[in-house]
Amino acid sequence: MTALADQVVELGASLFARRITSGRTGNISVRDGDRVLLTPTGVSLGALDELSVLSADGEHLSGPAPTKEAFLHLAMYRARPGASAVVHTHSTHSVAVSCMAGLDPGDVLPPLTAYYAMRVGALPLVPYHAPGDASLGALAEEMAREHHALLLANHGPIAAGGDLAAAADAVEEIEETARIFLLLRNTATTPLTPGQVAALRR
Ligand SMILES: O=C(O)[C@@H](O)C(=O)COP(=O)(O)O
Ligand SMILES: [Zn+2]
Repeated sequence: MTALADQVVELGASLFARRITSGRTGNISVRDGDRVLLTPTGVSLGALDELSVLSADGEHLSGPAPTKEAFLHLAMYRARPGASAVVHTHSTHSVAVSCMAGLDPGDVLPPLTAYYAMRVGALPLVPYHAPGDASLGALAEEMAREHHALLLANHGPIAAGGDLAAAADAVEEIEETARIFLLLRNTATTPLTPGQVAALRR
């Protein structure tokens, strides 16, 4: 395996060991020149050995069958030419939030901390589609043009980043903030103000 593939295997093992995704949920991809390496479908992120290789337009070049969300990863790359990696997980608190009624679909979590505002920013909710439903591709691509991280309704987060660590950081930060948000549900909170958020982006 290449060094890049080794990094995917290492990241999968780390996410799985820390229960950021469990069972056979979640998927990871990384750009490798004009190809994309993806985790195979139906394989635990904690037990990766071989990766699937697709062309940028989705042709299966080698390896096992790719994740059923390959179309979603490719949509994120089309929308964000600067992105080199995409991570999707079923992190518990993020999934819980993705199932809640009454969310602001344009931004489901308040900016409770500076780190969240810097790593994630606005997190829009993508309307429910069954896993692997390729009809979500066009909408996800449109939403990803404005946002590097999305929350799939009744499903989980997906984030693109400049490298594997950045994409994973975004998903992990969504999970931590979702957890804090749920811990504080019956408590009055003071999220950062729009001015405080804007100052972090300068
Ligand atoms: O929720 C699903 O089924 C997929 O989004 C997923 O997380 C795991 O599917 P594969 O990547 O096809 O194993
Ligand atoms: Zn999933």
